[in-house]
Amino acid sequence: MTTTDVKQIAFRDAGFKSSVLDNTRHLGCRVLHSTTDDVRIESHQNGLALITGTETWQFVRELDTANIVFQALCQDNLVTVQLPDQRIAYFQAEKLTKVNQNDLAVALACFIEQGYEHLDAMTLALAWLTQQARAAGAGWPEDRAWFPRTSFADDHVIADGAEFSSIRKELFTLYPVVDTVEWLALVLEQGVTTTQLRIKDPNDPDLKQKIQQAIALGEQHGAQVFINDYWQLAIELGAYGVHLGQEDIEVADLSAIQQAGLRLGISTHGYFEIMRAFNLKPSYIALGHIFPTVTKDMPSQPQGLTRLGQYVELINGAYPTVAIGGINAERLPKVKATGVDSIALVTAITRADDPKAATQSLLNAVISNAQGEAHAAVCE
Ligand SMILES: Cc1ncc(COP(=O)(O)OP(=O)(O)O)c(N)n1
Ligand SMILES: Cc1ncsc1CCOP(=O)(O)O
Ligand SMILES: [Mg+2]
Repeated sequence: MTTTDVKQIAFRDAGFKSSVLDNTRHLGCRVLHSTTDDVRIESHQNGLALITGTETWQFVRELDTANIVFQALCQDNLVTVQLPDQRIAYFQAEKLTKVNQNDLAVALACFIEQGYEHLDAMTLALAWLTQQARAAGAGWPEDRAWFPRTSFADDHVIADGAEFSSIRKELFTLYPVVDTVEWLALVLEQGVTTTQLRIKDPNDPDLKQKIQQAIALGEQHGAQVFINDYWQLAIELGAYGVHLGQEDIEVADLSAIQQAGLRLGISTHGYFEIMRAFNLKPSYIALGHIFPTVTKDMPSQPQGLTRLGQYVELINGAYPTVAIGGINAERLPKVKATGVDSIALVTAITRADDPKAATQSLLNAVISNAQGEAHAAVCE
């Protein structure tokens, strides 16, 4: 890291104390007393405030529903965050007895300065503080043991001890996501063992019939066919599994999906959502979008390979993982090298000059890569 990479954060209050100030260098940040920097921590009427380039965070004693900045309320080891859109997020730092507000403001500032989205920065900040409190160093937090449990208020809770049925990991290699039964048949005929039917028009008059055909094709080929979004039809028609995104899990009856024995894959886009997905004990976790994609409008930024590697490390085999977004033949080896289990893609197949040949070659690349890794591990 060169000195120009080091981010500077100021605290305005000369009496400000935090036990982690010396350790922020491990995060590429300097937090020091200054009155000039744009990104700063300052004492506020109601407590501390963190002013970043774009947002203000207030560390409050009571949440104010009329306030539209980020608010954080620390109570023992629970941090409750009220977002500008009034949603409430919880962060339970189970391995801390008490969250120190000043330390949290410093850590949060550092992770925001490193470009993390606010809820991800809060998740990382608490992991970093917990790691230090447990004398496990001040480096980048990687071990899930130090991470907080995260959730939104009103999140669906599945019954104690319940979990979603598992998938066959050896079949979770290349994961084409397609929007017609014809495409589904094509990829299955090329030997694909996990795939998804993703029809985005809920008013498609043949929706039910198409889902039924997709399920039947999956059974014929002994493949794991996931149905995107339409969880009621998937239950009714006995699908192998369902794929749901972050907004979908807020409205779906997850207990009904779990009790019907369907597998559940969940989309995630960062640390907060990954830890949130753990609450549901899903069948796999999707990580995206890795590169820019033309297939779907994404509200978040592409995650890139470094973050993908960090997420795979965090999940550490607890659930199968799949990377999605902008992956093609050229990028595939680097994506696989992060240790992610499966590669999901759309246009690398559906916009290929020869989709059958493209599927074959992507399958070979994923499988030979997996064998290469196994070989490397044996030879070490
Ligand atoms: C494997 C896989 N990963 C992510 C998605 C995206 O799901 P979601 O966020 O719900 O968006 P839509 O696909 O419903 O537009 C996916 N379908 N599959
Ligand atoms: C459905 C979805 N979810 C996140 S990225 C994406 C689309 C991926 O398509 P492509 O492989 O063409 O980038
Ligand atoms: Mg969806």
